[in-house]
Amino acid sequence: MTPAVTYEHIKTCKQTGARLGIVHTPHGSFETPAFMPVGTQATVKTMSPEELKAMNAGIILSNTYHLWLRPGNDVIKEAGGLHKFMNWDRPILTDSGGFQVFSLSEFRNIKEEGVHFRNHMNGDKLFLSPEKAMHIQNDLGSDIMMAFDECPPFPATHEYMKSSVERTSRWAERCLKAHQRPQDQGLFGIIQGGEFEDLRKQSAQDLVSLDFPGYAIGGLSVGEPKDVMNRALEFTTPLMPADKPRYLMGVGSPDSLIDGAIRGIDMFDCVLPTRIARNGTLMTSTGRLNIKNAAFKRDFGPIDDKCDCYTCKNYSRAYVHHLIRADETFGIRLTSYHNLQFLLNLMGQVRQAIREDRLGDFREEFFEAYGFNKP
Ligand SMILES: CNc1nc2cc3c(=O)[nH]c(N)nc3c(CC[C@H]3O[C@@H](OC)[C@H](OC)[C@@H]3OC)c2[nH]1
Ligand SMILES: [Zn+2]
Repeated sequence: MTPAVTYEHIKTCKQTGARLGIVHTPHGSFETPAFMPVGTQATVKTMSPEELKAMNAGIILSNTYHLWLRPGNDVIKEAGGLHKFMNWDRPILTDSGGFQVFSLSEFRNIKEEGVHFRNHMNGDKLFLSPEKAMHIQNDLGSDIMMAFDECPPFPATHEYMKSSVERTSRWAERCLKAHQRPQDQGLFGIIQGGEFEDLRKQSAQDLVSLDFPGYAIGGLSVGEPKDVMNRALEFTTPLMPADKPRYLMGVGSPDSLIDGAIRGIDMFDCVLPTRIARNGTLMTSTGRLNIKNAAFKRDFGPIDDKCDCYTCKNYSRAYVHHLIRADETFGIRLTSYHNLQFLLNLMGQVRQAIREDRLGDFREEFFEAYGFNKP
């Protein structure tokens, strides 16, 4: 039986380890390397599905933990699933909720059967397990589901990380057993192990032997230095099957996207673009700027003269400056639109650089212009 989610390798960049590919899912295909906008509560904040399509978003994310608590996976199932509920007919990936349990809630207690914790909104006692996380994602009907895992904090001792990796591998097997609809929904295993090469290897071997249709690298972008992340990628991606998608969870700054692609990553997600947009911080081809800055009060040029997005084509820095200062909702729509388009455009440039076998050169040009090379 053909798995619900498959990877088509197009080519590998001759100058770096980056690869160009296509991920095929029941709701369509998307090119990789891909940035995936995050829509935690069944919406990419302030953006409509039509606007997301206009900016060429191939796939979006939503979150098991949040949708389980509100409005409830039963409500979304009754609505006909998440695609119908949020009027998005392209691919959707849902996280398993493992991360949110560890990052959002107090009083969590990790046991073999699952995690006991409190609802971060009202303090109610809750329990999430591999079986429960699979049941919720089956109700949501996402095209790509994530296994229920523990994302340990950084730093963690080797001893703690080893026991966590072994439990996450046992949980991964339970997720596979609990999967109701493998022909309709792909399930990705999440490789853990932190900064420890031996544990990353153990986690990868455990999960690859379970033959998931795709794999994520978890446990990163949790406060570790960039060089720790890059080193972990260098010894983890070679352990992952070349014929399946590789997803680096929670990574989205422009430099990390480029450096992750160079190390063989195909899929990225991050709340950064919409989160920083809400306080007026914008990513541009010459680095970040905060539009609230007084310098922009009378600046009637576009946010970024190299950007072709709706915001840059129709509005000035002065206008967006005014809206954000006046706390006008349209202002964060314009800043969110631009930041999402910026990262989606960046991944388009990365894919083109791979086609031309020059992603290393592109990295230098982008880093120089954006100011990443500044000491
Ligand atoms: C920011 N750094 C970061 N490192 C992460 C590591 C892990 C991990 O090891 N395991 C799991 N299961 N999830 C992780 C996640 C959460 C991503 C989700 O969290 C939500 O964004 C915050 C979003 O939900 C729509 C996204 O969906 C995939 C991470 N995020
Ligand atoms: Zn723009």
